[in-house]
Amino acid sequence: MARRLAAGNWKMHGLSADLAEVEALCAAPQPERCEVLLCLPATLIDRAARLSAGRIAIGGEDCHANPQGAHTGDISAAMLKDAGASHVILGHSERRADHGESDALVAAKVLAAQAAGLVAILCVGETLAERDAGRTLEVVSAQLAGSLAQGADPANLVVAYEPVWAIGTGRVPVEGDILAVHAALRADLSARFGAAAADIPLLYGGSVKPENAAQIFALKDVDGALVGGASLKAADFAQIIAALNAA
Ligand SMILES: O=C[C@H](O)COP(=O)(O)O
Repeated sequence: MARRLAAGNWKMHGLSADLAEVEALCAAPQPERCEVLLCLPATLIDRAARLSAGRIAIGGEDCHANPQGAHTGDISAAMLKDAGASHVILGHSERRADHGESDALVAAKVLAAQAAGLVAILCVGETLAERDAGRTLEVVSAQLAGSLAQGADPANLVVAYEPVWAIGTGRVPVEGDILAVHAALRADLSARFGAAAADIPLLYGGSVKPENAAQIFALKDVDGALVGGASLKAADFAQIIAALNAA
């Protein structure tokens, strides 16, 4: 069975003062049945990792596909690792949309992250138009296949299903839709990785809040969440962590 993971994604939020939220989360009693991760802007990773001292995991939000080089403004997986990150989000729909990231680029980033010793959190998810056209499973399966190159390591992989239309909108798919997508992802991963697929955590992301977390975590093949807005405040995120721990 896959380990459970409550992952926060601060996106482009967070100044030094907001490290107080990391501190608060670290000071709270840690859950026994799930792992806690905060993926933060690169500027906060080193300080957050020192503050955490291993009580929670700290991650990055993206990395370059190359190990180093002339890529002004980019950050490598090794740099994230060096700063104290253990995970990195890759292929988030906001990266795919804002920066035109293709599946092939995301696949290269997954390999780069894993080569540097990071766990890659690979995001997939359909747009509203794709959903309305009944193409959700086709789109998500194609993204997954295209974003995993030969050599991708299932032991250092997390997959997050994030319907684009549910991100930051307060809209959440009905339970049957989440179940269907997670079952399809698990089947695709099994076809690719065999028995090792059972241990790959499958996260749901998109408007997860303290109010709906328990309902989502009760679903089969939902091993946790990738949480945006509700991870910014320790008090909110702690409620989501508690719901996962109790699921
Ligand atoms: O990575 C997190 C997702 O984009 C979800 O964001 P949200 O919880 O603010 O909807």
